[in-house]
Amino acid sequence: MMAADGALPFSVASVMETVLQQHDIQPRHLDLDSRRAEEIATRRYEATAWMRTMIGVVEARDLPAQPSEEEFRVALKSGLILCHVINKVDPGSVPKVVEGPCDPSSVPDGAALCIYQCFENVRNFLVAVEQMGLPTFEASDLEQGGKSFRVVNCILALKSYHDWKQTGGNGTWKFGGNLKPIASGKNFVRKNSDPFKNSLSRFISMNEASMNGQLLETENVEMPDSSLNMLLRAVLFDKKPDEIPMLVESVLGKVMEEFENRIANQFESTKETPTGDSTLLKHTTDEIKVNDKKCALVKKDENLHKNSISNEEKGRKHRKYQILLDIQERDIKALKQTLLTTKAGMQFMQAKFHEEIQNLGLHVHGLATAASGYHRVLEENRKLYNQVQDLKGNIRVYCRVRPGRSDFQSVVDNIEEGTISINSPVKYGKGCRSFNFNKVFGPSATQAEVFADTRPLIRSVLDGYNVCIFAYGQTGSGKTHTMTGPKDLTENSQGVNYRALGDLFFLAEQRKDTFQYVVSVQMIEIYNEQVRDLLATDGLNKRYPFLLLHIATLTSKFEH
Ligand SMILES: Nc1ncnc2c1ncn2[C@@H]1O[C@H](COP(=O)(O)OP(=O)(O)OP(=O)(O)O)[C@@H](O)[C@H]1O
Repeated sequence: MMAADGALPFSVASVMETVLQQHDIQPRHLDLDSRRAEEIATRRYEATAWMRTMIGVVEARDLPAQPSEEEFRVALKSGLILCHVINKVDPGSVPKVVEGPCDPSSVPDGAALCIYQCFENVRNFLVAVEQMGLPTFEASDLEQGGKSFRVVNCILALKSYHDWKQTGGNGTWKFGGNLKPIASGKNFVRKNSDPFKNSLSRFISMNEASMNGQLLETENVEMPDSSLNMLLRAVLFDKKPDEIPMLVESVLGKVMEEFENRIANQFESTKETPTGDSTLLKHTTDEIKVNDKKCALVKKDENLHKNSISNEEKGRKHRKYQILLDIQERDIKALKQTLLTTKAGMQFMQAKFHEEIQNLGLHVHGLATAASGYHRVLEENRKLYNQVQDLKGNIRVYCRVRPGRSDFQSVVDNIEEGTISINSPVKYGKGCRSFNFNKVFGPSATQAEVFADTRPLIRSVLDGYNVCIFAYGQTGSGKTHTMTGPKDLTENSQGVNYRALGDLFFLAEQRKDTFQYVVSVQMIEIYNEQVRDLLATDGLNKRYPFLLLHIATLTSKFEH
């Protein structure tokens, strides 16, 4: 049968028992509970015997040859026996065994045991066991109510390891490699079990020599193969000889069917693994767990390494950001200080500017007042000036006597301020006649003296008055000489026209900030009742009417 090869995680007996239960075939005269207890005790005695052999009865004095479960637990609770045993199997596995003064046998329930001793020794033992790849147990399993069968399993696994070493230790010893794991079928699922940790004990079985069976659970004990004969005998005990063949055939058929179901379930549960072939069934869950733990430790180390690198990186970034933050805070403080200084400066400048604006306003107001006064005075002056000109007469007539020729006798008898006396020729009756003018200039009068009485009228032109100055006299009397000057013109010989225009532009320049004048000049000649433009360069425009008229706001006409 397949179960016989030991590679399956369940035994023939367990299948048998399941079939009997399902079909309500109860073996008679068989006390399963007592049988199970007997099996547990047998295994405990086996583990105890082996430990006593390993360390000697003296050192194992606290451990009776056939201890009860309680005696077994109390004897091992200090961890001393366990540590000594494992050091015998593999010297140095527990480098330091805490030898306590406590005597567990003298203290009920081990209450007086040194907690430190218990903790250290048991922990060190479990670490060493785990490193060997053996099934472990919980420290609490050594407490009252703990699962001591797991302790037994662990010790028997250690015994198996020791036996393997004793036989030469060929190859690599793997826990479970020569064991029969327990099926994970319905009957073996532990209530409230830890799917990872407790699965160790679920699949643990003892070596073939010591156990020839499977792990015993307190809640659901699997039948060992050694009990198969007992089971069959119990079933067939009260059967008649002619019933036995049919019953055996029926039971075997059911067993085969159950067997196939369990194999199918097992295959289903393992085929999800990458190498889900039948060879995987030979690996125990303990092995997988150890590997998983190692992988977990490696990953943990990698994560720790990554975390440490990440923390260093974070630290560097944090310091960098802190430095930048400090710099920015300093800059912000400096900017705030600058802002305050600038603000204060701006306020000072604003106050100063406001003050200066006020002063300037006062000055402007003063200037405006002064200008207003100046203009009022100027206007008054202008009015008074022109009133004087009016009082002098709107029409003024001056007389100028040309120097006489040496070959002619002058008719001028006498010249006074405004009167000239002329000797009348004989043909008009001898006598002397006087003529009155605004002023009479004698033959020695200069051009400047003649212009002096005319100059005030030039200013009146710029004040808006119309002024006309013209010369009248017979041919050769000196009109051109008086108005323009001689042919060889000098500054002193300039006549009224030049001097009047000179004064006109001089006064306009003086008043340019106040007034803007536009000056145009037109010079015409009226001769033999013909009007001619003397400034025209084109002969066609010389005669009146002119094609081009010059418009002037202020006009001064000079004619002779
Ligand atoms: N006051 C003066 N002093 C010296 N020379 C003068 C004076 N007045 C006139 N003359 C001279 O007398 C001459 C005639 O004068 P002018 O040409 O000015 O007269 P006129 O009145 O303009 O003559 P016409 O009407 O023919 O043009 C000129 O040679 C001029 O230089």
